[in-house]
Amino acid sequence: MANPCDIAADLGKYIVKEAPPTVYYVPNFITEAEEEYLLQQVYRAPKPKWTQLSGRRLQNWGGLPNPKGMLAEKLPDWLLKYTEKISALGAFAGKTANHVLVNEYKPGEGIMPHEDGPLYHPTVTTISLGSHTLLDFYKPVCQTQSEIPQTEESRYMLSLLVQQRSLLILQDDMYKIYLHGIRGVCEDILSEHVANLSSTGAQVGDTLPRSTRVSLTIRHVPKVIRANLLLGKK
Ligand SMILES: O=C(O)CCC(=O)C(=O)O
Ligand SMILES: [Fe+2]
Repeated sequence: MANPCDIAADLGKYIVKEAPPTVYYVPNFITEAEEEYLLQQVYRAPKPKWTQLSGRRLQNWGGLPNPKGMLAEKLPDWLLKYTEKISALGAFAGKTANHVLVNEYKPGEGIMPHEDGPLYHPTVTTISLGSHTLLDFYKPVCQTQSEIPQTEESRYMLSLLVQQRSLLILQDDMYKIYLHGIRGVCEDILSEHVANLSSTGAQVGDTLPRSTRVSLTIRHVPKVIRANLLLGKK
């Protein structure tokens, strides 16, 4: 089993110091050939595997997480290679990722600010394919006596530029406290609030047009039900 301290040893140089704990950003985590292969596998899935939501569509692999426990399904080999590689870095404190969400965003699409919640081990790892995006982080709504309503704008904290082929790992406060979302825009204009800018090669003021982005959101669901338990077998 991987030592939980391994993550520091393996990933320490990728930590984003400009953000609250903890963000690791690894540019070019996969090659162009691997990116091409993963996109091919995603688009090879049968049509019913896709769920259309407002502003994006998704594929769920590994089972449906729920409070009673996920009825775990084996991940396909093309995903296992990457879930195992990321788990070996120590991202899940010695556990192995068992769940992958594939999200597809066309230019102009995004995802509302949200928390990933308690069904997952509090680490989310994301491989991006096909396009960059800008992931925005927000402070939670706080209960104050103040009459002033808190807007999305006033709660905005920082952004991360997530380039194609990169690996992003969020843990600790960046998982548990802050919300994340993606604005539904067709291009991103980089501001001084992009916390990982120095590891991207991009600069403040750059305008980056979006193309279709496919993200692999790789997590560990601790509470699983084995199928043979359901059948009453040992
Ligand atoms: O596409 C992404 O990078 C974010 C996806 C996300 O936040 C989620 O699936 O919970
Ligand atoms: Fe999320």
